[in-house]
Amino acid sequence: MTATGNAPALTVRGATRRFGARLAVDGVDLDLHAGRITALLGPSGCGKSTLLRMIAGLEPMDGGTIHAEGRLLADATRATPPETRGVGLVFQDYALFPHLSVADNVAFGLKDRPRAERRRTALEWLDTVHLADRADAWPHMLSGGEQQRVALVRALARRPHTVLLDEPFSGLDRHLKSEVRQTLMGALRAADAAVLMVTHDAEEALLMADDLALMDKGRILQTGAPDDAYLRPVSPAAARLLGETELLAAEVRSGVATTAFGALPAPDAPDGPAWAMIRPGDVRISIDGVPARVAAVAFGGPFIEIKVQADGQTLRLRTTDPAPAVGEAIQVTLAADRARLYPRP
Ligand SMILES: Nc1ncnc2c1ncn2[C@@H]1O[C@H](COP(=O)(O)OP(=O)(O)OP(=O)(O)O)[C@@H](O)[C@H]1O
Repeated sequence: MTATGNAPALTVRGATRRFGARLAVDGVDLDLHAGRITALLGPSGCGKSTLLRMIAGLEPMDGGTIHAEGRLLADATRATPPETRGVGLVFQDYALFPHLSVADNVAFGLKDRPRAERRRTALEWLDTVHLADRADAWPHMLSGGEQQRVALVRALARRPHTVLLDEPFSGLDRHLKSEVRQTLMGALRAADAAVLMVTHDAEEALLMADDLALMDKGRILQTGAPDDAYLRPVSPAAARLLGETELLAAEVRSGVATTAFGALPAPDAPDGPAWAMIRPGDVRISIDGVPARVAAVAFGGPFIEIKVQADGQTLRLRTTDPAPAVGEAIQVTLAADRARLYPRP
């Protein structure tokens, strides 16, 4: 069962924040649910951190409201202090206290409990991220991935209803990322908190999120399940946030969109100009496709990227097949079920 039918743990409505003339966050609505990870994905400067800071209580609101568990946390005139919001924030740079041991870092937020219980609780939390044996180490003795795990359980130990993670894996190298990601997700699921994770990494967002929120220029473009957002983006801008895209000029007539690289079914599109969006991995080299000429070939590791031209237009495709030569005549087919059409003004 998913929690989507239940009341959200935290609700943001119309959140707005201005810096001078710049609208950094522009009327954002967002629901976070207990036990679910929401990824907030957007390019650098789109307002992700500002929104996170508003939810945490580190940034005032110029408009809108934030509610959690039935109480108002903030609006344009009132703001509950960060420490009484029940919201945990894990910073990009971990921000562990350097003069406290690992266990004391985790126990820091449990000041109201007896000393022995604080220690026991800290060890239990450290165990969930496989670090109980490092309890008495100093933060600087830990690797980046280990520090990140400590920072997470330090936040979770206070039992917040909502946990905010700001680019939690940005400081880690590639091979560590997937390992730390697995461990973090295990601990987050065990905590049953509502989680909002800020990232500009589409793959990370798709892999980790139960719910996805796509943000650009201070606004939420789309929310929903990761596969739905990937397969049915609401606009070319939303599509681009989730991976490489190609936009082809198309002409729609009687339910068929014609492009330089083939026709696509367009049962719901009005007649006239349109954009056809397709991802490079959804274009195939075929024997019965549209004739095209190879303009460039690049080695991309797991795939080869090929630029093809037809009718004066260029299209990138990605294949794992042997690469054709530059200048060669080939045929290509668009995966019609993966293409999307958008109005072209
Ligand atoms: N304290 C501030 N004063 C003035 N402008 C600010 C301030 N904080 C953020 N901004 C501006 O608001 C916009 C949104 O910034 P924000 O840090 O929220 O973006 P972001 O999506 O988190 O970016 P990144 O992924 O690079 O961290 C940016 O244009 C930024 O320059």
